[in-house]
Amino acid sequence: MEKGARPQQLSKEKLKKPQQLEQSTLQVQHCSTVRSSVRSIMSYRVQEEISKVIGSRQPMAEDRKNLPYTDAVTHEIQRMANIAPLSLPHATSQDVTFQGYFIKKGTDVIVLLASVLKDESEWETPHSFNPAHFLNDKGQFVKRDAFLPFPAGRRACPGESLARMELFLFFTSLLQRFHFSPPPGVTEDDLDLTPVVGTSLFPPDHQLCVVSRV
Ligand code: HEM
Repeated sequence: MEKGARPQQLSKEKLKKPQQLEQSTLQVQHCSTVRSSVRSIMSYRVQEEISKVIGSRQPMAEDRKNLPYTDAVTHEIQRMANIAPLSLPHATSQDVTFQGYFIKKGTDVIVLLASVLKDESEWETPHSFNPAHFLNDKGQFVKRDAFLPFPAGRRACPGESLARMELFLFFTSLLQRFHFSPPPGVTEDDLDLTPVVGTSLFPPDHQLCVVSRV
């Protein structure tokens, strides 16, 4: 594109091609039947809670305390699918002995965050998705010490509050307006969501059905 040129804008006609509408209507009919797995039931519960507490207005940061199940699900998503598997590199400022290992002053140390997020001595079902990790028996949200996707201490992530609020607002806004399910003929177990490993973890390309609820 030439310097200063504006990106081409999609006209309303292009967005509403009859052919595209027909295809999406067809998808809706197929998609709306795929709603029986455990994860679908969890997303129903989130949607039920959002409908009860927020209704159709825009979700706000203050809503989080009134949506314990939704809050627990967003935490569990971050526990199971944390995007930052490692901390940034740090160096020991003095000689340290940690769990029987001697680490000399000035040694580079990188913390494996995934180890604490799936620690078998900390979580009831460390390797499976379970929002109950963050709920007490009254259904209230509970914090967990081993939930450390943003590490701790002096060099912890300073963006934590912003990131957590954004995750909450995006997640509630999306589930308020849409149903998500695998494409027709594919079950959730068929979807390969094994993370692609880079400096961050992200899901491989895959197809989803997204159906409007409104
Ligand atoms: C889901 C979102 C995020 C996750 C999982 C995350 C995670 C992390 C992790 C694991 C570290 C390394 C901490 C360490 O080495 O001890 C870090 C550092 C950092 N993060 Fe985030 N982060 C997120 C979002 C953000 C946002 C939104 C901002 C800024 C607006 C931000 C700014 C930073 C900065 C500046 C550091 C370096 C801190 C330092 O070295 O003192 N992060 N983050």
